[in-house]
Amino acid sequence: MTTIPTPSSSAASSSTVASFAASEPVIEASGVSKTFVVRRRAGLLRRVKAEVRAVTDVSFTIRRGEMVGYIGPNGAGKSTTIKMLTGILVPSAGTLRVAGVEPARERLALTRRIGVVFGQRTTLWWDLPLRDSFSLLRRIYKISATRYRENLDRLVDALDLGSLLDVPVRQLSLGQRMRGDIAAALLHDPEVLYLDEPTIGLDIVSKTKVREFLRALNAQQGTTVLLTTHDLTDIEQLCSRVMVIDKGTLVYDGDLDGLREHGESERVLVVDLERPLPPIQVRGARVLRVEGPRQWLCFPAAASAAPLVAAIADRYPIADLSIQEPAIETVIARMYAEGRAS
Ligand SMILES: Nc1ncnc2c1ncn2[C@@H]1O[C@H](COP(=O)(O)OP(=O)(O)OP(=O)(O)O)[C@@H](O)[C@H]1O
Repeated sequence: MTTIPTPSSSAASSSTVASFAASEPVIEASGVSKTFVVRRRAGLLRRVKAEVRAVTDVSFTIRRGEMVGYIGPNGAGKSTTIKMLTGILVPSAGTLRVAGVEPARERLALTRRIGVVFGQRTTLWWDLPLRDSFSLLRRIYKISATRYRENLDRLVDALDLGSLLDVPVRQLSLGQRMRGDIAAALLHDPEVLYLDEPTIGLDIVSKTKVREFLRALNAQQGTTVLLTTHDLTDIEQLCSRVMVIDKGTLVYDGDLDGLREHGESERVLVVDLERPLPPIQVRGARVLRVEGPRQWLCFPAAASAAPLVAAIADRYPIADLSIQEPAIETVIARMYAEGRAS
């Protein structure tokens, strides 16, 4: 597996988060595996036992205040990992610690320290107004009256829920329900927030609101966030660190720039010449397109642009230059397609 900058140094690229990121590990996974035993049909009546290795030997450390994206193709093992981190599933091998406790063993103690949001289903009571769902959660989590009032006011304000508090959950739109679910997960001030596809199905305005809220939560409260998503804009806008899991194995852990290099993608150098000229010929790059005096050259993402620019400037009359980074979607799609492991 690639180990690019340490988690805390990558998180430090966001200045607000940096003050929290220097602190202690809050999620620790060491050699964690999960194998499911399933019964498969073998002929008309016969069923045989088979093993599904959902997660294999996964290790990582997440420090307090980090916001980490956990991505991978369908069936890669993301939900299984999150379920082990919440204590719903017991690992087949390895050890896990979250906020100082072992999730599967001390599930109740852990519940008070973590918040969980599943984009695909609500944890709210379908027939109750939001206000009543929140108040039930207050009793479940034994939140003191003062703390509850403070947190509710803050969350209602930040998530724009004021006009929705008396609406039954079943009448809320997907975006409104998601904001309600996020508030519900945070009423008890959890140290760690797991978000499983928090922006799935939301329109662009709702996605933006959710992302802005999460960014502020992480920066102001120092809440540690682990986020799984198929929407890479979530990752680009929120996470300074990304972990990629494929076929149950962690194949990358580092920052987004490193991921681009790991994906061996290419960057594009856009050169504006002083006048139209034949395609530029230079070592380490090839011309993709020529349009009047503008030429597009691609070169490996991992390579430095400086020698390339110097070589071109030496032989061609340059008016302007810019570099286009590869779209992260392209990099990830390539990694998934190639099953690129360490
Ligand atoms: N309870 C279960 N019993 C048997 N196999 C399971 C069970 N839960 C998950 N799996 C299998 O484990 C593997 C990992 O599944 P998991 O749900 O963790 O993937 P995922 O990365 O969350 O996928 P998605 O992006 O589609 O949600 C898959 O092959 C899945 O079929």
